[in-house]
Amino acid sequence: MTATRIDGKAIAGELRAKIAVEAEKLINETKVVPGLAVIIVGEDPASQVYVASKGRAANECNFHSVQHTLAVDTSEEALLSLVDELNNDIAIHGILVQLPLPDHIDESKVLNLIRPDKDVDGFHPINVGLLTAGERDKAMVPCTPAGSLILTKRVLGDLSGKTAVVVGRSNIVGKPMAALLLAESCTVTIAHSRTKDLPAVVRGADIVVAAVGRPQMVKGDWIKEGACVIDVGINRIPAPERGEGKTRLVGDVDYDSAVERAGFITPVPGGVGPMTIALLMANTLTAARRTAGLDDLDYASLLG
Ligand SMILES: Nc1nc(=O)c2c([nH]1)NC[C@@H]1CN(c3ccc(C(=O)N[C@@H](CCC(=O)O)C(=O)O)cc3)C=[N+]21
Repeated sequence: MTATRIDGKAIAGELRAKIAVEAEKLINETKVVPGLAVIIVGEDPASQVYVASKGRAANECNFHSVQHTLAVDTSEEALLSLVDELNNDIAIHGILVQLPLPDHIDESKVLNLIRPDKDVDGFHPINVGLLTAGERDKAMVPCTPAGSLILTKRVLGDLSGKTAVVVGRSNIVGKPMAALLLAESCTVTIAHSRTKDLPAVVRGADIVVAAVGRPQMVKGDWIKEGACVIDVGINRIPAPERGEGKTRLVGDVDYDSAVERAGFITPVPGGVGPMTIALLMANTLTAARRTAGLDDLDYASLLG
């Protein structure tokens, strides 16, 4: 079988267009303009690329968008005081502190200071708690898992009773992804570096989410015929075939072999990555709507 490719880039584009319309309506009806603040510490080129695309998406969605670029030697105290200022800024509904932070800054101290209702990454312990306690509707849900779930439901529909294996146990992807799949009534396994016979575990899955950060680690012969494969990995590897010193992006899944077994598969690039950015816009709109006392939108059904 050859898998159907899930076009995350196109679906993310549709979603941003719907969000732009909804933002316009919100602005006209309530005068609330969704505001997103992105903080980046240091000048890592890869981070700069992501932050720039977040800013572009925010503009396209009719949001108010600000970026704070701080020097790499910025003190923890200065970063905390900027977060505090943004917490109290009524024009800002969403705050994102780009990770990773430099070693001299305590990441959890910074993330825990962000007001939970402005925490569009969904990393604050209050939001983690709401999601795992089954109160997803009150939480801010992390963008990459939320985007991955939309892609999965779009191709499979109802997920109830399906077996899902999440490879990777990070706080930003693996754990919240597992919580979302559980809330959809999947039978969920979280696999990780100590899992015994990982290929056998993955072979049992109707849904495979690969989020380990190891290029092309999940092989085609691990995939059950017809499974839905969601590749969260973004790895830059050398590509000498493109010329001296060139690189290319690959996922955590060995696409060429997996595409021969899966029913559906996300490519890298053009799969989960663009959905992450679209869901950041969705979370910012949600945060703004909540301040106006409005109900949350269902972004999956907004896509139709
Ligand atoms: N607080 C925080 N929140 C984040 O959400 C966050 C973060 N820190 N730190 C860095 C990672 C990485 N990340 C990506 C988002 C989109 C693409 C994306 O759109 N990728 C394109 C390709 C981009 C390229 O060519 O490099 C794609 O997959 O098609 C990639 C990576 C968000 N992150």
